[in-house]
Amino acid sequence: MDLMSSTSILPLLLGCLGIFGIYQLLQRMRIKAYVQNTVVVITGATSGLGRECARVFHAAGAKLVLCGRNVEALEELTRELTASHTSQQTHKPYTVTFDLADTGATVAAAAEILQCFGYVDVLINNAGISYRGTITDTTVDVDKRVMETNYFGPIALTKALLPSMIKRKQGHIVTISSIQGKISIPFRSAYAASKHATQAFFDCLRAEMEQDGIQVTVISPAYIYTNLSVNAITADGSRYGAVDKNTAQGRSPAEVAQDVLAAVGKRKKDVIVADWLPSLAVYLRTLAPGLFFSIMAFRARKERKSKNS
Ligand SMILES: NC(=O)C1=CN([C@@H]2O[C@H](COP(=O)(O)OP(=O)(O)OC[C@H]3O[C@@H](n4cnc5c(N)ncnc54)[C@H](OP(=O)(O)O)[C@@H]3O)[C@@H](O)[C@H]2O)C=CC1
Ligand SMILES: CCCCCCCCCCCCCCCC(=O)OCC(=O)COP(=O)(O)O
Repeated sequence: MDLMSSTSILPLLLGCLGIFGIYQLLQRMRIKAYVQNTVVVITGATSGLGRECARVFHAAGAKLVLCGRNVEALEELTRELTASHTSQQTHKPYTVTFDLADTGATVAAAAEILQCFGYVDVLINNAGISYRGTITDTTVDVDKRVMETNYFGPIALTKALLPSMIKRKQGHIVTISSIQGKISIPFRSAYAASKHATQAFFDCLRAEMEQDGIQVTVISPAYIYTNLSVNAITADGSRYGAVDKNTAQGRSPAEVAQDVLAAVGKRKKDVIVADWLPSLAVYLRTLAPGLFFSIMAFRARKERKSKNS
C-alpha cells in the first residue's frame, strides 16, 4: 500500500514541479517581451531603488530615460549601463535633469522626455523623500515640501505625459508608493499622507484610463536598504542624515527592483512588496481598525519614551 501510494505520488509531484517550471518560464518570457525595446522613464534614478530599476530594466532591453536632480550621478549611471555587457541587445539611456518639487520645471522636463524617443511607454514615478517628526513640531512648510516631491511632482509629470499616451492608446504609469500609503505610522505624518494621496490619485487614474488602454500600477514596498532615511527631512526642514535600523534591515534595492520589473511585466494593478508583518498590518487596519490604532498608539508612546530617556 505504501509502495503504491509513493509510486503514484512521485510522478504527480514531478508533474506539478514541471508545470510550475513551465509556468515560471512563460512568465519570464512574458515580462521580457513586454519590457524589451519599450521606452521606460525612471524618476529618482540617481540612487537607491531608482538606480537599481535602471539596471534591471536596462538589462531587460528597455530604452531608458533616467531622471534626477544630480547630473553627475545620472551621467555616471549612464556610463555604467552603456559599458555593461549582456546577451540582450541594450540601448544607450538618455538623461533629463529636473526638480520634481518645481511644477514648471517638471512640465518642461516632460516635453524633453518625449523628445528623447518620441514617445513614452512606461513611466516609473519612483523619486521621493521621507520625513520624521512629531506633528506638533512640524511646520506646514515641511508638510508642503514632502507633498511637492512625493505627490504634486509625480502627478504633474504623469499629467504632462498622459496626452501622448492617450493619443497612442498605449502607456503604463507605475508609481512607487509605500506600505505607508496604506497604513500610517506615528512620526511619519507628512510621508504617510503623501503616499496615501498618491495611492488615491493613481487608483482614480486607473479607473479613468481603462477606456484608453493605459495601465496603472501602484507598488507599495516595506523597508528597503537605501539612503531614504538619510535624505529624510525633519520637523524643522533639516536633513535627518542617518540610516535608521529598520531601513538598514530592509530588503536590498536590487531585489525590490526585480519585483518592480515583474509587477510591470505582469501588468499588476496594486502590489505590496513586503514580508508578513507589514502585510498583516495592512489587513489589520481594514479588518480590526481599533486594534491597529491601539498598536500604533503604543508604538508612539514607546518611541516618545525612548527619545526622552
Ligand atoms: N527605502 C525604503 O524603505 C522605501 C522607499 N520607498 C519609496 O521608494 C522610492 C525611492 O526611494 P529610495 O530609493 O528608497 O530613496 P533614495 O533616497 O535612495 O532615492 C530617492 C531618489 O529620489 C530623488 N529625488 C528626491 N527628491 C527629488 C526631487 N525634488 N526632484 C527629483 N528627484 C528627487 C533622488 O534624487 P536626487 O539625486 O535628485 O536627490 C533619488 O534619486 C521613494 O518613492 C520612496 O518613498 C517606499 C517604501 C520603502
Ligand atoms: C499581530 C498583529 C501585528 C500587527 C503589527 C503591526 C505592526 C506594524 C508594523 C508596521 C510595519 C510597517 C513597515 C512600513 C515600512 C515602510 O513602508 O517603510 C518604508 C518607508 O516608506 C520608509 O519609511 P521611513 O519611515 O524609513 O522613512
